[in-house]
Amino acid sequence: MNPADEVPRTREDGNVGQVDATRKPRFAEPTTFARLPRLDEVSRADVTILGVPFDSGVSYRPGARFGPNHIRAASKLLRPYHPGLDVQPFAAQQVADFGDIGVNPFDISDALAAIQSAVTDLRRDGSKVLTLGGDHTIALPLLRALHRDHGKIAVLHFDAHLDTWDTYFGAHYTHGTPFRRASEEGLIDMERSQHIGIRGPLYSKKDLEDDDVLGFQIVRSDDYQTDGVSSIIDRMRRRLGTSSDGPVYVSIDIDVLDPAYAPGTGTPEAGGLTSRELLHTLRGLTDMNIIGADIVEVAPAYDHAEITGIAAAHVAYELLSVLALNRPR
Ligand SMILES: N=C(N)NCCCC(=O)O
Ligand SMILES: [Zn+2]
Ligand SMILES: [Zn+2]
Repeated sequence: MNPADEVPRTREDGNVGQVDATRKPRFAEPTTFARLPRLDEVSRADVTILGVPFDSGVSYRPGARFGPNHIRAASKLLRPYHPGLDVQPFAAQQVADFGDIGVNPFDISDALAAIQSAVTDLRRDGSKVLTLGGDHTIALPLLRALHRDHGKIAVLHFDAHLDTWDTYFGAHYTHGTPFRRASEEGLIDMERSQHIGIRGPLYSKKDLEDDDVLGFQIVRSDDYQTDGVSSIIDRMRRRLGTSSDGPVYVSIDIDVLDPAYAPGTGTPEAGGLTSRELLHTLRGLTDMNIIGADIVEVAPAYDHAEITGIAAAHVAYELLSVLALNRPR
């Protein structure tokens, strides 16, 4: 018997959903994101969850290589219906978990090439990919893969950090540099890209000048305090436009959240967003052509009570919900 047939799953509109938590307890294995099927248990997927356990690009605390499984473990309580957006993200589309790709922890260029090729393969049948990192270095090969099919991409980047720095110890590929490389390589739409949640000390004022030249607009974490969430959603939507304006990639560094809401990360900065602010902002992404997304920098060794893992799992749920709503009807 196929092991997939032994578990009670919800099935709606031809899509295989979660293991039914009212018939098999949540704490029973196996662990996939939100107890969804593995990719090899379904014939195709509209959205594939991909784990990238890579953290060889970090500048401070290591450990984001353990992020994917931590997020999966913290995602077991997600339920099928999103009342805020009135959508069932796992019924409206087939979501499946590929598991993790194994990438070289000792050779960053080799790892980046492997990530790009894995994502290219997974997208071949038209599936979108939601990547669980891993450190922020991985955004570069993900954007390289998407640019081949879509051309220039608006990057919506949630982070405490700009990640448009140039080099560390002479290294070009690190978690502080992916968006400078992406801009230099012509991957991003410089009129429609934006950082949200920026805060904390920089190396110099020039970091901001460079960032502007590289094509990013900045929404600061402080703006949540002074302007409020709705005004930030307005700014975000004005910058990104709607689906006819072009593709959008969403990259979410969990350290955009305040360390109170995401202690389990490698380069924490005080004064960040609440998880409520982040989840609410993501609900503003309806009517956009989101071609892919990542959630990075979850480092479980510094987490407590799954705080960071739960936040990341809910961030993924919001993204899957807006992807479901944005499907052509
Ligand atoms: N992408 C993340 N999380 N952090 C970048 C920090 C780079 C630095 O150490 O200055
Ligand atoms: Zn960051
Ligand atoms: Zn980052």
